[in-house]
Amino acid sequence: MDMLLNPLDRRHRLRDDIPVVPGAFPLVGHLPAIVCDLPRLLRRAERTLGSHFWLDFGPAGHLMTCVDPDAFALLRHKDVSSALIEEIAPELLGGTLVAQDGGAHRQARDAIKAAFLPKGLTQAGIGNLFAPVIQARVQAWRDRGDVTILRETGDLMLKLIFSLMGIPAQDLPGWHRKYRQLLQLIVAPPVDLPGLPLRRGRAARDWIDAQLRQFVRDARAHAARTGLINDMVSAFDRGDDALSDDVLVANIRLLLLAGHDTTASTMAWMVIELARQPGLWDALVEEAQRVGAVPTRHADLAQCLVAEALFRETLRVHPATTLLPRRALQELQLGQRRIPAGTPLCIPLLHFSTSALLHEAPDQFRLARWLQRTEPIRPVDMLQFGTGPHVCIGYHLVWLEMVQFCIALALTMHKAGVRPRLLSAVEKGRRYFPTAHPSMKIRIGFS
Ligand code: HEM
Repeated sequence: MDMLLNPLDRRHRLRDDIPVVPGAFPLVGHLPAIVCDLPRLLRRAERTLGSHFWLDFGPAGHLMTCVDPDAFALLRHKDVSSALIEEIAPELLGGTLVAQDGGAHRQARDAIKAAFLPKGLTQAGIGNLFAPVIQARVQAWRDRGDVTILRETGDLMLKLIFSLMGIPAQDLPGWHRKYRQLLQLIVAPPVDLPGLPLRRGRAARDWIDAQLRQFVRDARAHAARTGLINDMVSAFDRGDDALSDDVLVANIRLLLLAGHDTTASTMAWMVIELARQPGLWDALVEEAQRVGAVPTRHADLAQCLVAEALFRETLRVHPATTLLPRRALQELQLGQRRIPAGTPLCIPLLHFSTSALLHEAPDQFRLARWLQRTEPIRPVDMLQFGTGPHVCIGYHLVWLEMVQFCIALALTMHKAGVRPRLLSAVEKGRRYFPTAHPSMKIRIGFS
């Protein structure tokens, strides 16, 4: 099938001397191809136009996209701002730390980050909190015999992130639905009519915010309770410039969003890869049997090298965050070009994650590239989590929950004499933006 590009738009145009990718539709630009076929779109643009080109993100406007690996270093550049994220998705990410720079960003990040480091996670006993929830879920899959994998991992991840935050886990499918609608705000055409994504996305956000406001009120009323919301509320209230409840609610909404969709997608891809590559499953089962139980502390993760390699390679081949927007505040040198101050930029993590310049045989799923390495993990090896001041806060948490999940899955299924099997086609229905995920319809059997 050819890409979802507009055959009527064949003009060769330049902006700031940089080519615009042909094939944009009115209103939605290249979004249909970005959402459904991003890797091919980037490769085709690089082949035909070179390393720098403009993509049209519809309502979010044009972003100058650079596939030269130098673009990754922009994430650490002092003259590059994240405020464009708020311009693109004001209703979803406005007032959140991911869209802030400098002091405001540091203040909000400092209130949260310690809880997500290995020490904070261990002190809070997060591994012990998660292990039984994960085990119960994979046991239910074993009993059912087959599952729609992304729906299941989405549900499980919500449950985990809610328990981490100290939020009672009621109506998880309802929250899951609201979050999917909320994400649509990033790509929604600017038409506010009943039933359309913009109206649905706004309603979902208002619903979520009303619930979160109540949790914040509860946290203040019962200060002795545990959970990250309580820690955040006290950290925010303690700060020199107390931040408003709007900022607090927006950041909790960000954490729930960031900690749910990306991890659900990665976990679903892990199961899909285990189902379609029997050798991977055998290696994982061998490790799980040797380890004998689901690890609960960060220190135990060193015993689970196959599970860790599986997590890293799954994310490399299927990065959940594919593109990062930024704005150049000053004129910049990027690869062979000067980029004018003010240029909106798109940094294609997906392209670097699977680039032959950074990885040998990048299209092959190889655990060996992690198992046989002797040097420590560098920023470029975990580029799926970004780098610089905004590098993902959840990295250590994801590592813990992915390894716990792999070991629990292998122990449970192996004991029952079954293994994961793919029951659907994988290529159809996968999405790459706003976050990437496999098709919602993929089914996995355990037999
Ligand atoms: C596989 C899972 C995940 C992936 C691939 C991922 C990816 C990313 C990336 C690429 C960024 C950088 C954004 C930027 O520079 O603009 C980021 C930031 C962030 N992530 Fe994650 N993430 C994951 C899971 C999590 C989890 C579990 C949490 C927390 C519960 C989390 C919380 C955050 C937060 C709060 C930020 C913003 C940090 C800042 O702006 O300072 N993420 N993530």
